[in-house]
Amino acid sequence: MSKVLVSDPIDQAGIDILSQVATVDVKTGLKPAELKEIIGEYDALMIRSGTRVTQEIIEAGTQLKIIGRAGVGVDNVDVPTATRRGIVVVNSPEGNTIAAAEHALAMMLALSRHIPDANASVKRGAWDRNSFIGAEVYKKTLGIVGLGKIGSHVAAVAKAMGMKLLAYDPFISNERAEQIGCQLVEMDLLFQQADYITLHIPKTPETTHLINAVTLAKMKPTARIINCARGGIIEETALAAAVKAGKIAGAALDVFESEPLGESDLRSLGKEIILTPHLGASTTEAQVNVAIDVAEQIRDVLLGLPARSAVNIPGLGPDVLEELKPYMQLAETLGNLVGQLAGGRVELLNVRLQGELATNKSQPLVVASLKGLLYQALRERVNYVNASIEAKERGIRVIETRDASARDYAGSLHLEATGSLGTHSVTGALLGDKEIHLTDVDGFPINVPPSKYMLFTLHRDMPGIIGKLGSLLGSFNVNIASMQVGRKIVRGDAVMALSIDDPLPDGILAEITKVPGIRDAFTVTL
Ligand SMILES: NC(=O)c1ccc[n+]([C@@H]2O[C@H](COP(=O)([O-])OP(=O)(O)OC[C@H]3O[C@@H](n4cnc5c(N)ncnc54)[C@H](O)[C@@H]3O)[C@@H](O)[C@H]2O)c1
Ligand SMILES: O=C(O)CC[C@@H](O)C(=O)O
Repeated sequence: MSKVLVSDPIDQAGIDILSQVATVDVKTGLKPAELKEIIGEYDALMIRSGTRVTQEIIEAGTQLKIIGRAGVGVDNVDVPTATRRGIVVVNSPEGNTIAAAEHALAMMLALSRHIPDANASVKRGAWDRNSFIGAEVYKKTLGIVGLGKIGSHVAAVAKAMGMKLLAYDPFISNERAEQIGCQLVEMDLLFQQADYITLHIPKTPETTHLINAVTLAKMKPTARIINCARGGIIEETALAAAVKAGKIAGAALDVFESEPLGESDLRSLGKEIILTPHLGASTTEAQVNVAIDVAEQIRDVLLGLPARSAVNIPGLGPDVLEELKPYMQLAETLGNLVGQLAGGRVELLNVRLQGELATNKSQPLVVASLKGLLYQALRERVNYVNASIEAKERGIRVIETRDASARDYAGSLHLEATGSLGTHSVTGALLGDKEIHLTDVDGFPINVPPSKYMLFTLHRDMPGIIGKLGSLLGSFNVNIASMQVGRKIVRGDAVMALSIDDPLPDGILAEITKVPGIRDAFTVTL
């Protein structure tokens, strides 16, 4: 019989499901060394946010087939290592949505009415009504950063409370926002106008320290911030300083840069700050939902069936997967690239499978293209299983065409993304030893392997332009690894693709577009 280790507190409903197919050991509060010592005996590991499943733990788990995260965020699991070792990682993307949304709303009201401090004062024996004059949320403006599952539910409830709703989410269409009753605005405007700001975004390199001294300075002195998303989106020392100096009115935090929260300036502040110990998902209902959702998936995988919310392994047979693997990588890379060129809110993705890719077996390449397209929005939470659903929920239409007549390459993939900022296209193929090459950008033929950091320009093909761009990049200490120009006619329009060694420092794109002849410039990270 299989063996499952449950290393965080999980609802009994989940344990009952696991017990149908496995021997279940519940051992919570293990130290990393203790977990490492015993993990080798187990076929499955079920966790919440309390267990860190590091590379060391995964490598010691020589029998592991699946890691189940009873919750949404898999940031406490080393997913790439698990994937490399063929271990399925599953989560419960929706089981605690309502719980987290209600916690954010509860925090907003508690902050407005000073409930925690008023409660503590009465319990101390006081009857002080003057110190706890609150503010109403009715007719106030709520700025929602991240209009996904949790943000949308917060919006629905806040609307019913009579709040005006602004939202910032570069990956959601205006139509979707309107359906939810929100006005999509740029982030700065949201910061300037909101009375309450609530964060419902993943922690990514773009969102880390999104709330910092600079963004805090844009807010009203009466603004209050709620973070029930992820620690680290707010720079805590800057927040504590802003609240202390009266630059904003307060904040309610459920998540922290380091958990459990250690020494922190936040602890010394008064009723303007409310702190809870990562309780967003801690309702009986959510814990039953996530425990059942994840336990069922562990049971299925141990029985040899596919998992419905795998974050790393698509539900395809291993032989098909092996054959398609390099093309899936091509599709993901192109999807990620065209998404960044299109600049956020994509409404239509045209996928053209050409040459030997124009077969029915290639359907997963469309999914892989969407996974790449949504990567900037969802990071590791978009996977082969949920990419199509996530795209549909964001109002992205997909048109798929197959063209068996081989063009310049035996098989190539062409993606064209249309969004609020215009249309961009990329084509790619596998060359030589199945190496990915970009063969076309915006209709201009090129032939370059993609690199981690790239810069593309749309410019007029004229003497001196390459030199000017090279000098400009040099003056910002940007090292060019390779460069290629694609043009259709001499001295007409052209595209330049540059691989650079490091990310482009802030502010350079604007300088690049000032170079005479350069019409547009885009930087991407792949
Ligand atoms: N406190 C808790 O216990 C708890 C419980 C559940 C979820 N969470 C966290 O809440 C957050 C939201 O979860 P969800 O289920 O709603 O996720 P979701 O994927 O449904 O929504 C996230 C939204 O953020 C948007 N987004 C991505 N990058 C952005 C950016 N740079 N700027 C603005 N928007 C951006 C995406 O387009 C998406 O619409 C996650 O961080 C999740 O881990 C916390
Ligand atoms: O397990 C928890 O309680 C936290 C869950 C939450 O942060 C999540 O990402 O689902």
